[in-house]
Amino acid sequence: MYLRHFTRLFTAMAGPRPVVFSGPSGAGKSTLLKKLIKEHENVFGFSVSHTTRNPRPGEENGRDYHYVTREAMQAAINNGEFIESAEFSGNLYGTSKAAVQAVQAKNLICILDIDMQGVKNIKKTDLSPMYISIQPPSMEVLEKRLRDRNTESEESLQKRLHAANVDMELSKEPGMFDVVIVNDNLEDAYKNLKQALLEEINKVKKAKASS
Ligand SMILES: Nc1ncnc2c1ncn2[C@@H]1O[C@H](COP(=O)(O)OP(=O)(O)OP(=O)(O)O)[C@@H](O)[C@H]1O
Ligand SMILES: Nc1nc2c(ncn2[C@@H]2O[C@H](COP(=O)(O)O)[C@@H](O)[C@H]2O)c(=O)[nH]1
Repeated sequence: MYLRHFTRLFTAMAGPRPVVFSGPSGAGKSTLLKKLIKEHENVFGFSVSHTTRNPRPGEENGRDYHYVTREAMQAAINNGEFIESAEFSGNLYGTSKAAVQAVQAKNLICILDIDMQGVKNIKKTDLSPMYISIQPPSMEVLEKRLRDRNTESEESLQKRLHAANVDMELSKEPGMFDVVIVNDNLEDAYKNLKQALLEEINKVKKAKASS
């Protein structure tokens, strides 16, 4: 009886089911997520990851990422503060337990934007999110988007394109993702994304309306 009570309590505290977004760098994850969160700010909350990469112009510490040194991040990982972490394009990235808890404490759908290694590692945890893959229409379009974004050195760009090839192959594995969205036309991709999340969005709105 105590165990059942505890399980219910924990489930209630955990809030709505989180959503994991993954897909090649440059596919358009951040673009789609920012639109989604802006339109539904009382429904979704972003899990702010840690990274050892430098902030890009316009990015803000604590909003886009927690920008940390490799030493500090490795120490926190060793201390068990992270749900998952990965080396990507020469930098460390990771989701802290605190980042997810901060969103869940507000009863919002927690959004994680993570690479494929992160997806595999989250699958080993009890987070049980919905998994959405955002894919580019082609490698050529992906490369153009990354180049036009003007955020990467040639070395970083090549690493990201290499990771994208691996990512696009792994995404085809049956069962890896619940939903795959090809981001060709932005408005169409956004419409498909909202459709995929409609049930979860309505659940949260209903719960908030009755509380
Ligand atoms: N449908 C689209 N059509 C044209 N350009 C797009 C589209 N979606 C996104 N972009 C542009 O492509 C670039 C990459 O998008 P974005 O930064 O959102 O990708 P990302 O998947 O979040 O990348 P990363 O994983 O590196 O953070 C941006 O400059 C963005 O404005
Ligand atoms: N495994 C994780 N991957 C993460 C996390 N936060 C971001 N990412 C992924 O890193 C790449 C590159 O991001 P960028 O901002 O430098 O372009 C991208 O694919 C993200 O999805 C994380 O906490 N864990």
